Amino acid sequence: MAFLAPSILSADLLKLEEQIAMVEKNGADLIHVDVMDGHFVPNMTFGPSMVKALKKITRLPLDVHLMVSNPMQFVEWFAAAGADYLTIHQEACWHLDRAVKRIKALNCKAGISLNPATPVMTVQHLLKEVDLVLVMSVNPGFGGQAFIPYAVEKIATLNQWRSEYKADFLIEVDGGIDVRTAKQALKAGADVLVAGSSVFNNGDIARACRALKSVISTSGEEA
Ligand SMILES: O=C(CO)[C@@H](O)[C@H](O)COP(=O)(O)O
Ligand SMILES: [Co+2]
Repeated sequence: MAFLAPSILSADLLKLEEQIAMVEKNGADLIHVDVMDGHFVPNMTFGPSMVKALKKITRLPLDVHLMVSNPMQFVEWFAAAGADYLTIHQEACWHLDRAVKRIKALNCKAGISLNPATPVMTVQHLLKEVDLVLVMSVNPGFGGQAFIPYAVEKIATLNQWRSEYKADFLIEVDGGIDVRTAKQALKAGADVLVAGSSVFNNGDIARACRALKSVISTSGEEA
């Protein structure tokens, strides 16, 4: 059964504790934290202090998505702050193999994220090493963008390679996920759905979470 990871990028930061409690109560499995540095992506968001604060208000694992130019400069800080999953971008890291080993040595689950135009073969040799591969289905930097359809093909390829290589990483999809696109991603083999605006910006957070969880459970029955 797949997991739901609401992204707090689209939450109301003045009501963060309340909104996290709401998603937690309505089926969220992870909390997705988008870290942006204004260099790798044209936006700025949260740092380790946010992760540390979140750790105090939720029992859910924190899924930290590092959209920063020099991720290895920061992994220690995010691990110490309480990140459970630490995902770095393939495009931002020259020594991916070393980076994955370092993140695991910090007792975090290691993830690699791929921008929409980055081919999945760039992480092929690390599939037995990583805990998660994040397929970006929008260009990173902002919430509320439209799902890029060719991400589905990338998910399907990763799903196929996972069986062929007997690997056991999670496939996460991030960007433009709503009830319609969630179905496509799940059918292709996604295990973690990140959803920001469709959860926090549609007026009823509880209902939005339950709708996505229902798509997840239905797709589990069909599989
Ligand atoms: O990493 C990112 C954006 O770069 C995401 O995690 C967004 O938060 C997804 O937002 P929606 O597309 O679901 O609104
Ligand atoms: Co993200």
